[in-house]
Amino acid sequence: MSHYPPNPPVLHSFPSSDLLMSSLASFIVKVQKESIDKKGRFTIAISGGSLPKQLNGLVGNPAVKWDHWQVFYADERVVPLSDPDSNHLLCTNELFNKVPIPKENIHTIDVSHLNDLEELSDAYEKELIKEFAQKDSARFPVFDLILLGMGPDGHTASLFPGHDLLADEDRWVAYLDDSPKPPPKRITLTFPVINHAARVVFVAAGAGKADILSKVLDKPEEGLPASRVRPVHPGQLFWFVDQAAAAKLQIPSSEFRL
Ligand SMILES: O=C1O[C@H](COP(=O)(O)O)[C@@H](O)[C@H](O)[C@H]1O
Repeated sequence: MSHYPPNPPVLHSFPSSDLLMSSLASFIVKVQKESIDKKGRFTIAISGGSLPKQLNGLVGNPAVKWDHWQVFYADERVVPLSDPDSNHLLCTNELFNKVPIPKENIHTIDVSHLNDLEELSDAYEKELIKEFAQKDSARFPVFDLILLGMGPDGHTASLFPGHDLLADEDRWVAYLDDSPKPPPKRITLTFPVINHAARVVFVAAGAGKADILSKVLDKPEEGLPASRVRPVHPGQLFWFVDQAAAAKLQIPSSEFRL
């Protein structure tokens, strides 16, 4: 356990969602390069919802070394991978179908083999152990980067306000069958995993995120799930937001520069 307090979040606000998208792509490429130079691979967890669309700046980008990426999901809805609710399907349509990433580098949560929630989350934990435990021997996996979205209620991944899973301190992967946002059955990375990442990036765009963003950042004491993302030292939390989402914020922001 780290003895240092978490670093304060770094907020990057952009005048337009296009600038947000291109700066996010530059940031990801920079982190990818550092990770590959250091360890020969880049481990990333991606969310569903509005996030995959924001990754468009990676498409056709020659600096992205797709064969070095190991992609996991921050959360997944327990539906077939071909179901419109599947986060994997969304990421595939928005990104993976458009880039040369090897299929075996995308670690799906596939309900066609198992549909018992506990078995499914155990199987995903084993998939993470294969990638991380033998290589990094850490108590929790240390992702190079976790990309998160935030729902209008302040949930992130499939960690919802007031849910028992917010208190989970041991597991790497958890499941729920009572998600307030459909579909009800979901698998999610837990807070300890999210908070052990080297970097976590939240992306929030559009006026629809303005109220909840100001609650999450200006009133962290309310303990909304998105406010509980505070990577342990030396991990760093970043927010990439557009002006519309940032409209009601009190804390200062800076524009991202490489
Ligand atoms: O249900 C989910 O919602 C969150 C937030 O989605 P957004 O559309 O409001 O950005 C998403 O990050 C998560 O992966 C997804 O399963």
